[in-house]
Amino acid sequence: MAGLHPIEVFPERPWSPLQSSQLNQDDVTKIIHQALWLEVSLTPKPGLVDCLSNGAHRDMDIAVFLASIEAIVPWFGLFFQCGQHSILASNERVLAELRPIGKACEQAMFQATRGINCHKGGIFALGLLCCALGRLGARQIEITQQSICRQVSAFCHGLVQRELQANPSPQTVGEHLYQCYGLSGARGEAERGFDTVRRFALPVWQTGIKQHRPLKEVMLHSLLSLMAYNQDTNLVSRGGMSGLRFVQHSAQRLLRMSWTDQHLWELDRRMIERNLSPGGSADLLAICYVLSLFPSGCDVEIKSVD
Ligand SMILES: CC(C)(COP(=O)(O)OP(=O)(O)OC[C@H]1O[C@@H](n2cnc3c(N)ncnc32)[C@H](O[C@H]2O[C@H](COP(=O)(O)OP(=O)(O)OP(=O)(O)O)[C@@H](O)[C@H]2O)[C@@H]1O)[C@@H](O)C(=O)NCCC(=O)NCCS
Ligand SMILES: Nc1ncnc2[nH]cnc12
Repeated sequence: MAGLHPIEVFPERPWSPLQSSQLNQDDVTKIIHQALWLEVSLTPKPGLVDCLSNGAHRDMDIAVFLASIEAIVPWFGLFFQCGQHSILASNERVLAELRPIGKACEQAMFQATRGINCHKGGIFALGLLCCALGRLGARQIEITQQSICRQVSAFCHGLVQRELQANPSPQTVGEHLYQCYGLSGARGEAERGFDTVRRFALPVWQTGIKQHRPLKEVMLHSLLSLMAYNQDTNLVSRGGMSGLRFVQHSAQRLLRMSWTDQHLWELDRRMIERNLSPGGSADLLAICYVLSLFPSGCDVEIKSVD
């Protein structure tokens, strides 16, 4: 897209939403728009699409991603609304109601991108998160990182067993990779309440913000932390387990040093050579951004109506 340049100056302080009791549909779509826009604009991201590189992708660039973002963002208000109206429904019932909305959102993405998959995983993860925001607010439970993640985990309770372990005929990449390697991908991450984000990315993020580091640096460090430990099925589908290990070890090595953009460009080059793109970690970076806008909170027991 003409005139797009690396975002050198990110907002110094992330945009903070209203108090949870006032969070509305517009707030949610603004937050998701900002999360997706910051993620794709962050530059340089090894193997991924950004302002200056298409990463390991022949079929998409930042223009396609921005078209995808514009097409899918309105749907997150519907995910939020689904949560708001779910106050008496069981967690499993809520997931069943979310899926068709998610599939319709995927179709809106494919229509806007002429069939290119930019955000399938992001629609799933962020859709669950927005639904959790709606349900917690409607139930007047304080919205914190902990309560959001526990609610997402409650929505997805048993999902890996139902859709991966007990699946006699795998159809998708993720379903096949579970059969081959036991990797639960996006489903497992959601069922564990985004534990990779909570254990590896959020602590790094919060330390960086406390130290008043630039948001771009905070996001890149958090992305490296995700790449270092996330069991990203994109990497396995593109480069097998050796591809996943290459990226994890490379990111772990960078985390042990004072990395610079040059180190990231070099890793970008080596990942492109190997056709490796950590799309799952890119999605979790957007999740990390949204969670960072809320207080961490104590461990809140989600009272389910199940
Ligand atoms: C629940 C589904 C989304 C599961 O889909 P699937 O069965 O395919 O399972 P996964 O492989 O586990 O995940 C699909 C996408 O999720 C991202 N992902 C991968 N690993 C992880 C992880 N460990 N943690 C979190 N997220 C993960 C990843 O998505 C991103 O990468 C895609 C772009 O990369 P690319 O390599 O280009 O991908 P392709 O186009 O497929 O490859 P090429 O053809 O280019 O080579 C993009 O999707 C990013 O988002 C995985 O790809 C699904 O079954 C489902 O239910 N969908 C409906 C949505 C829904 O229900 N939403 C409502 C809320 S419930
Ligand atoms: N920036 C990005 N590049 C490639 N795949 C992605 N999936 C989510 N964000 C992505």
